Order: sequence, then structure tokens, then C-alpha cells
Amino acid sequence: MTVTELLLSRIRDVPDYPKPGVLFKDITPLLADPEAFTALTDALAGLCSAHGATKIVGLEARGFILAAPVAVRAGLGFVPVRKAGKLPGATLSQAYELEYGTAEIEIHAEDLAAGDRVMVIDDVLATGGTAEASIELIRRAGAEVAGVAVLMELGFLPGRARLEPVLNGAPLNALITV
Ligand SMILES: O=P(O)(O)OC[C@H]1O[C@H](OP(=O)(O)OP(=O)(O)O)[C@H](O)[C@@H]1O
Ligand SMILES: Nc1ncnc2[nH]cnc12
Repeated sequence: MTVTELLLSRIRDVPDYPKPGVLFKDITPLLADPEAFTALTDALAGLCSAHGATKIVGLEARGFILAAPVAVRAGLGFVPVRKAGKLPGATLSQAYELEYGTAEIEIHAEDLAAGDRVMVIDDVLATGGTAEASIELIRRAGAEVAGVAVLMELGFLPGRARLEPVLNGAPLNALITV
């Protein structure tokens, strides 16, 4: 079995969650399988190294689960992007829309600096709203986006088309496209 096949085999489809019409991609079976979780961590850490990242940004909440071990594996610092109101220090905020609602995310402004090359790690790229808002935050904090890497791209939604114009040539990597 290839790594792609292993990862794909551990993702569960949940129809009509959290709203009717949404096909939810549940990664909890993958997280519960140490072989698959390790393969995922190694693949994402390899992309961070290949793209010359100096910091890893993980997106609350599922992005944290993936990005933290990736940061340790790649030997890089981890910077959380959290839902609004959760970070205690001085923050930058960005509102955005996602497949099933709207939200606002924040970053500690002091966690990134000019010269940082930041890799954004998340589980799913759907409409691209979350990733686009993260890119905005990283740039507003004065850092550069090294790339966006996700476990899974939902190819039936226009996330890639939305992100490509704002990536300015930085790579968007998805280990799986469904
Ligand atoms: O491309 P988009 O349309 O922005 O959707 C992708 C985002 O949606 C999910 O997060 P969600 O906000 O549901 O939060 P969670 O990680 O806390 O479950 C997922 O983990 C991504 O971060
Ligand atoms: N369909 C979906 N499955 C899992 N996570 C998501 N985030 C946004 N859309 C999603």
C-alpha cells in the first residue's frame, strides 16, 4: 500500500455533517492509527524542509493536531492561529468564511517576524477561506509564506483557485485530492 492509499483508507466520509449537503471528511481514524499518523507527519515535515520553512503555523483546531508533530519532526517552531478571543497577547485578527459558516482567526503578532518563512499546515482545504485568512495574518505580521500544505484537498470546491492568486507563487501541496 502506498502512503497515499494508507492515508486515504483512514479518512471517513460523514454525509450531512455538520449541515445537510456537506460531506464531512473525518480524520480521527487516521489519527488513531500510529502508522498512518507517522506517515502523514513525515510527509508534511518533508514538504516544510523542501520549501525552506523557518516556522510552522497550525490552524485551530484540527490543524494543531497535525502541525505540532510536524514542527517537532522538522525541527521548527510552532505558531498557533486560533479562533478569536483565545490568545492572551497582542493579536492580529482576520475574519473569513468557510464551507459551513463564518469565523475569525487570530495570531500573536510577536510570534512572527520579517525574515520568517512560514509553512501553513492544515487537515482540509475546502473553500480556502481559512488558509487565505492565515496567509493574510502571516503577511500582516511581517513574515513570508513559504507554502501551504494540507492532508486533503476537496477538489469539488474552489479552494485552490481561490488561493493561487494570493500565494504569489508559493506552493500549495495536498497529499490527497478527493
Ligand atoms: O477551506 P475552508 O473552507 O476554510 O475549510 C477548511 C477548514 O475547515 C476546517 O476547520 P473548522 O473551522 O471546521 O474548525 P476545526 O478545525 O475546529 O474543526 C478545517 O480544519 C480547515 O481549517
Ligand atoms: N467537508 C469538510 N470535511 C472536513 N473538514 C472540512 N472543513 C471544511 N469543509 C470540510
